[in-house]
Parts: sequence; structure tokens; C-alpha cells
Amino acid sequence: MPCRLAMSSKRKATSAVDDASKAHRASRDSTPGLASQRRRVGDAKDDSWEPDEQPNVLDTVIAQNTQKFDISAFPYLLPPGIVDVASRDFQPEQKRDFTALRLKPDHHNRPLLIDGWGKLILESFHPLAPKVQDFLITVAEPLSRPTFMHEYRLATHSLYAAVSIGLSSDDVINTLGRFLKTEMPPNVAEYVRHCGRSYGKVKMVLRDSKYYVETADLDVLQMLLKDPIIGPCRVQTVENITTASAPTMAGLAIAGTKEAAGLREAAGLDMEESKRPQTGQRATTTNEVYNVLAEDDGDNDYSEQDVVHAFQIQDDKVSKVAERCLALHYPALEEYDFRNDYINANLEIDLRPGTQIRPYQEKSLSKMFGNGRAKSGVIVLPCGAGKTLVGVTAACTIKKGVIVLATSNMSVIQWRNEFLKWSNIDPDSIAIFSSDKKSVFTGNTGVIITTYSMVTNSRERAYESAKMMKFLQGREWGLMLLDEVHVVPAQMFRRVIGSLKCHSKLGLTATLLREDDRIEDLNFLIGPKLYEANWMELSEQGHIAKVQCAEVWCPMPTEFYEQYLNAGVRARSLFCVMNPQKFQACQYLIRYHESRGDKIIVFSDNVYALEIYAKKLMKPYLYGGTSNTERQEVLDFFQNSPQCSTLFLSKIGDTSLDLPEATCLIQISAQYGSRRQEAQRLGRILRATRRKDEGFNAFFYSLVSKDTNEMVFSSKRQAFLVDQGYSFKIITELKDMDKMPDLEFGTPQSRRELLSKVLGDAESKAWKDEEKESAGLQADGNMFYGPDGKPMRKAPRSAKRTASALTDLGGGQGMAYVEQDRSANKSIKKKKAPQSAFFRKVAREEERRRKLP
Ligand SMILES: Nc1ncnc2c1ncn2[C@@H]1O[C@H](COP(=O)(O)OP(=O)(O)OP(=O)(O)O)[C@@H](O)[C@H]1O
Repeated sequence: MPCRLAMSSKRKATSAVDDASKAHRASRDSTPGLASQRRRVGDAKDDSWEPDEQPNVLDTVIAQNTQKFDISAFPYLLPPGIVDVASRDFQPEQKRDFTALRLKPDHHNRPLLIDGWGKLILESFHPLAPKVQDFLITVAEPLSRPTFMHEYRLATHSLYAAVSIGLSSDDVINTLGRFLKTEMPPNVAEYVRHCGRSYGKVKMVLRDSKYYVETADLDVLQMLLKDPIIGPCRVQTVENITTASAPTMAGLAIAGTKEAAGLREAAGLDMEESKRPQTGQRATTTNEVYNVLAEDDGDNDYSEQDVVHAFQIQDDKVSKVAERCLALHYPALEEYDFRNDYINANLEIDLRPGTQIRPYQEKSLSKMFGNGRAKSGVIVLPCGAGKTLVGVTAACTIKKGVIVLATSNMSVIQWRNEFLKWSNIDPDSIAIFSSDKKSVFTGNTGVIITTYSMVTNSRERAYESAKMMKFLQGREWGLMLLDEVHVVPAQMFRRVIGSLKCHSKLGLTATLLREDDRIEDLNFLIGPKLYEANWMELSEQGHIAKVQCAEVWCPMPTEFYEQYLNAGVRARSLFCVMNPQKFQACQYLIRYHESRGDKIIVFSDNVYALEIYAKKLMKPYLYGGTSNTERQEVLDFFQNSPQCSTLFLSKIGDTSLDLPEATCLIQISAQYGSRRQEAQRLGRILRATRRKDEGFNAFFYSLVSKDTNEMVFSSKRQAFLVDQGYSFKIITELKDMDKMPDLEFGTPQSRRELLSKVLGDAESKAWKDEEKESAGLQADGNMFYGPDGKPMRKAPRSAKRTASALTDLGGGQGMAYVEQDRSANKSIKKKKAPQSAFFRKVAREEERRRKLP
């Protein structure tokens, strides 16, 4: 490590400082697992000041009021926007009170503890831990997996997922019982049994382009029909309820992967062609459906187990019905018996013979195809762990029409390339529907790759787009692949689910996170979480890079801090990022890592700061306003030239950027407390090609201005990564930084000049440049995220214009062009020559070299 942890003796005495520090501590304390992770920093045996170990007024108050403390009575103790300490730190403590539990005599041989709320704690250092972990990942939801203790929770969805792959409630209870240090609490056992009983009773089936709710249980049918929400969603046709013989269950099959080494052939792959389900016999049309069906039941040859009763629901009510079924504890399963689908055309697609599926990819797919059918749900793998290949393999297994939804045009192209790379699909069978390109596949069926915004666009469409949408909506798809599926719960994307008819859906993401509470909605919009990989395990195995994370505290010079305290909320972030000591830390770290041969990405959300930093340090930079050609040029240069070791990136680089050369990341400004952005940025260095080198480590530095809101946000941002097992070291001082030659802003005079420049620009330029960023992003079809981390369709209100590629501006690409700020466009036009000082410098140097004799 280039840095030394050192004691910061200075503590400013202003009340504002105390507030900020308190806020910081409170926020840290409010993050589950964080405090313990922070303490691990102490393992470094330094004598550094540790925030967790300082006496905290809040802790004292809490300690004195353990039984009766009501945080709402003390709102002034918590800074606005911080989750209250009482509910995060204390109530869960009560829930995790294990004192009443009786340990089994041989408890030391067992690695698992459970409380009365279904929370499980695994000793991950126990010899049995790997086995238990495999089981837990099937039946429970991982909450936090730091080095020594893993937390899981038995949740309804995870139990449903377990039952769906053939585990019975008793299997779950007995297996857990074997691993537990204590007896299983009876209420938890009852809860598991309850989930087992209701699971699988209701199914959502797509047949002949119509959606049906199916059940074999007449009591459940009656309940659903009488339900005030589900009842009205029924399609009132002559044939209200149909009764059919139940389709036979088939064995496990991951078809289409037989050529792929590494993917275990599952039992029953050579499944018999089972009988096609008979199509519906008419049952009755009366409102007293239940009674009549009951009579019918007695009259026909079917036993209750052998028949299913179904009623059709309106296409646009599918997610509403699914949501309600879940609320009634009868989740509507979406399972696709693709082997017995004789209606939809087969797609010629198989994995290429050389394709080697990694074990965790195989495991995740086995959860999807666990009972011989394709289950809808979500697979969570870390950034760079190969979600695309998982999606491609699922498509090769189902072998029916596939629709892929991606977040940007760039991602659409990447998906197409990955399909061609991993599978033997005919290139003509892949179509693209994006703002840049529209193509169709030639055969009866194929793969179509599009963006969320294309299929949710509610504006009047160009003729070509409208035709394409009709094509998408007018047929059944075997599989819908939803990339970055965490965006789906946004109101505008929900429509996608209803408007496209798919037999199965697979959501893929690294960060099943939203700052709102809508992530749970994926359970009925897509399906349960089927698999979530362990980041630390994958980095131990070399599939993703090992990363050392650090938060570098950068004190602010007094004159900057005064301005910071007097500034409004938005301008404060400008002073934080323009803090000259932060600049120096960034300069120091770049120099250090360049000298080690690292390739460095510096991330700044603030485009004004991005430009100033990059120009001063003579490095290339990219932001939303950079043209596509220059963007490609800069990326190629960064990847291939030893002359370029550092690249400055705005948030356009957060996702979908494959830069395997990058080994170090420095974050100077970020989007408030967004946990997802932190993880996505870390993802840029997880794919480092050098990850398999002996002793290799990538580095992630988050630079925060000390005693400011940045510290609070930083703690919140890290929470997700800490739960994945990363620990952030706190660096309070960079060794010998002030002795570094050419250190910028080393004199009071230069700092004063910087301050007056920032003050002068604060009102105008700084924020105008954010508009440029937004414009560029919109042209790219990327998502915006608001201060709360929620995805937004449009640029923030301050954005005045939409820039795009010239070809798009003709209106034929299905994108509307709005120009409201003409002067801003002029400034874009002016910038035809390379904007980057770095490139100008390279050009000058080349010119000089040419002139040399
Ligand atoms: N089984 C595999 N064998 C070899 N290479 C693989 C395998 N799986 C994935 N990869 C490679 O790993 C890299 C990352 O894959 P991919 O882009 O699909 O990751 P991702 O999980 O989608 O990342 P992000 O979340 O950052 O978009 C790619 O270069 C891909 O080709």
C-alpha cells in the first residue's frame, strides 16, 4: 500500500464539524455489518483514530435508554436523511438476541445459528461452511457476507425458490436442523411448512398468446375468483373457466449446452417426449364456478390432482394479478415447459464447443432449469462475472425466440457480439431494435436485442419503430432476458412486461439494489431471486479481481471550508470536489500507481471538476458531451498505449464499459449515497486481465473531503460492498505527499486563486457543464439516476437540450429532438477539434519529434 494510516490529531472545534462527524458516525453505525468491518481496519495494528471507537454522545444516550429509547423523540440527534440508529442498530440487536437459545451439546461441530425471525448466522470459517453455504444459497437470502460471519434470512421468496427446485419443507427443516447449533424455533419451522404448502398451487401460463391463471385446487380457485383484485382482471368470455389434464412433469434439462465443457449434464436430459397437454374442455360459465366445477369433478374421470382449472386474465393485468397472488401467499409461478412447446418455432442455437461455463454460472443456471422447465427469476452475479454468457446459455437451452432488453445502445451491440461469440447462432437470426439501428431476423424466429427505452417509448413513433413494436408485441417469445434488471421496477418499465408476451423471464444484475423500496416488486414482475454469487468467493477463485478498497480523508483548507459552510446544498458538493487537498491526493495517487505500471480510471460525477482535474494533470477525459469518435479514440488510446495510463471519466463510464486493462480506480466525486454506483464503479476494475497474476491486487480509492457531507454519503455508498465482504481502510494521511515535486496548489497563493475561480464559476459554468453531461447521456440512451439513486427516464430538469448523433436528428430513428438552448449547441459545434489537453499535448510532442533532426 502506498499509504500510511496515521493519527489525525487536528479536530476542528466548530459545531458544524461536530455535526458532520456525528452524522458520519451515525451513518456508519446505521449500516449493518459496517461497524464490524470498520473495526477490521484495526487489524492493521496502526494507532489511527477510529471513528467507531470514539465516545459518541448518541451511543451514550442509547445505552442509557435501552428499553425505552424512542428515536423519534430525539430527531435532532440524527442529521436529516440518515436512517435512525435505533431501528437499525438496536432493534435488530434485540432480534438477534440468542441468549434464550439452548445450544446442542455438540454445537461446536455445527456452524449455524438461527433466531426466531428466520435470520441465520453462519460461521464461515467452520470446516462445514462451504457445504452449508451451498444449501443456504438455495433456501435463504444472503444479507451480508464479510470474512468470518455470513448472515442469511429465510424469506418467503427464497423458500418458494427452494420448493420450486424440488426441496420439500421437511427437507429444508431437517437439513437446517443438522447444521444448527440450536433447535429450530417452532415458529420458523411452521413458516417453512406454510410456504411449502402454498407454493406451486397457482401458475401463470401463456397459451395461444393469452394469459391464464391455473390451479388444480378448487378451494384456491374459488378464493382467487372471489378476490376483489383478481376477480375483475378476468376476461369475461363465453368460456370462463377451463379444465384440462395437468401436464406431466419432466426431468431436469439444460438443453443446448451439450457441447459445452464444464456444464454438467443433468439427469433426465434425454427426457421422453411427454404428451402435449390437452386443450381446455369447456367447464361452465356461471358465476358459481366453484360449485359447478365441484360437481363436474365428480362426473369426470379426473382426480383433483390430475386436472387444472384455468381462467384467462387481461394481458395488461398480468403483473397486478401476480402481485396479488404473492400478497395472498400463493405466488403465481411462471414455468415454461419449453420441450413441449410445439406451437412456437425452434431456434437453431447451441453453445460453441469451446465454451467453458464457469461453476458459478452453471450453478445459477441449474436454479433456473431445476425441474426441467424454465423458471422465471433473477440471477445476481458480480460485475464482470459473465452475466451475458449466463443469458446466452439460457437462450441455448430454451431454443425459442428470445428478446433481450438492455439499458443502452452500446450494451445492445455488446449483447449481439456475445451471442455470436459464445453460440453458433446464424448472425441473420439476430435482430437489433435500437435508436441507432433497426433490423429484423430472417427466419421464423430469432433473437431480438433492444433497449428498455425503445419498448417503453410512449411518444408517437416513427413508422418503422411502430412496425417493429407491432412485430414484438404480436408474437410469443420463449425467453425475455432483462439486463440490469434492477431498473425494471421503475414505473415506465413495468409496461414492458405487460406489452411483450414471454413464456419465461430471466433478470440479470450485479446490484439488486434500489434506493426506493421497489426492488421487492421484481418478485412478481419477473420472479424470485434464483441465485446470488458470493463476490469474495469469485475473487478468491480468480474469476474477478481482488480489490483493496480505501477511503481517503482529505482535510479542507480553512478558506474553502468557510465557503463550504456558507454554500447552498448543491454548491457544497462543488467545494468538496474542488478541495485542493483532494486534488493533491488524486495527483499523488495517480503518480504512485502510474509508477507501479497500473492503468488508472478517475471517476468524477461533477463534469466541471472532471475537466479542471484532467486538464491540470494533462490526462484525457470523457463525459457525456464527448463525441462518439473521440470517445472511441480515447478508449483505444487508454487501452493500447503505454503513453496513456490515466483516464478521467464522468458517470458515463459507470456501466457497460469493458476496460480490462484498468487496475486502479480513484473516485473524486460521486452521486450522493448511491450504493449501486459504488458497486458498478468497482466493477470496472473487477475484470482486470492481470487478476490471475500472482499476488495481484486492484485498488479502489474513494476521496472524500473531511468533515463534510461527503463522509456521510461515502459510508452509505459503501454499505453494499461491505455486505459483499469488502473492507474499506481509512487513510487519513498520504505519506510524504507534501514532499512530492510539482504538487499542485502547494502555496496559499495558488489555493486562493483556485478558490476565487471556483467561486466565480459556482453560479454559472459548473452547473452548465452538468447539462452537457446530461445531454450526452440522453443521446446515448443511458439511464439517469436522481440524487436518491432512483433511475430517471429523462435528464434532470436543469437539462435544456438533447444532443444526438446526426443521423438520429432527422427524426427517422424514433427519437425526438428538442432544442431549447441554441447557444449551448453552438458551443458543441465549436468543439470539433480534440477537446482534451492531453491529446493536444501528445500532438505537440509528436510535432516536436518530427522536427528533430
Ligand atoms: N465462462 C467464461 N469463460 C471465459 N470468459 C468468460 C466467461 N464468462 C464471462 N467471460 C468473460 O468475462 C467478461 C465479463 O463478462 P460480462 O461482460 O458478461 O460481465 P457482466 O457480468 O455482464 O459485467 P457487468 O455487470 O460489468 O456488465 C467478458 O469479457 C466475458 O467474455
